[in-house]
Amino acid sequence: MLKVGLTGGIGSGKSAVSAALASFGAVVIDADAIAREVVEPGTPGFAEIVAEFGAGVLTPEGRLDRPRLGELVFADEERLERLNAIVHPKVAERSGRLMEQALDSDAEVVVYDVPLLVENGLESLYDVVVVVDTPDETRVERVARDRGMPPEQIRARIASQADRETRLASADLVVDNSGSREDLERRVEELWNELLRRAA
Ligand SMILES: CC(C)(COP(=O)(O)OP(=O)(O)OC[C@H]1O[C@@H](n2cnc3c(N)ncnc32)[C@H](O)[C@@H]1O)[C@@H](O)C(=O)NCCC(=O)NCCS
Ligand SMILES: Nc1ncnc2c1ncn2[C@@H]1O[C@H](COP(=O)(O)OP(=O)(O)OP(=O)(O)O)[C@@H](O)[C@H]1O
Repeated sequence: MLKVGLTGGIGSGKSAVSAALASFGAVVIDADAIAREVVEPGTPGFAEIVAEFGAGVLTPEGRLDRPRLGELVFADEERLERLNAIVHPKVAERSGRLMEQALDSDAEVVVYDVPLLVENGLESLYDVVVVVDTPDETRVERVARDRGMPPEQIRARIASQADRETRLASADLVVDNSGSREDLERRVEELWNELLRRAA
């Protein structure tokens, strides 16, 4: 079993890469999805966030207002650190358990899709670190177009993450996603073949 850490900044194309790897047979663990689960209403994570940031970060339905919380934390490093201190240990715990389960399965490749692998110094947990590399402005355009997030907020998230050189310095393999979706499909196929070689 090959343990792969898949990372890249906001909008780099990690989800697109991990979906393609899953279609080839990889088991994929998604850190962003886990980070949402551990703050669902009724969880300790939800209670800790409301205690820390107040009821102003809730929607009228009583869920986390994620765009609002995002605006607050990506404008203020100290707030972001307080949010990370609540959410990251819970994500680490749950993803660790899912990783253990995957190791018990007969999958050849397990992929942990996580935006903050380099920022959180998680490189040594994986046999291979794959970085999805896409120019900053391309990421701003794609996320603004597909998720309707205001460009200045995308730039604020980019600014809070590792820069391109720092992330690439941790890469064992790089997937260039500056081109079309078809280009990406071909590159992920090559990546999968390389991962199978390394798994063998
Ligand atoms: C601030 C929150 C509420 C905004 O929610 P929203 O639905 O708008 O974004 P979502 O969670 O889908 O994240 C989208 C992207 O933003 C970037 N991002 C998210 N959290 C962080 C962070 N703490 N630091 C830097 N970038 C981040 C990542 O590239 C991520 O893929 C949310 O991102 C959050 O709770 N973040 C803290 C937990 C975390 O670090 N999650 C990332 C994986 S562990
Ligand atoms: N080669 C491409 N050409 C055009 N659009 C693309 C390409 N690759 C990905 N996209 C689109 O760009 C957006 C960002 O890609 P994706 O969601 O896979 O990134 P991500 O790294 O998972 O982002 P995040 O860190 O925000 O979760 C998506 O809307 C996706 O459909």
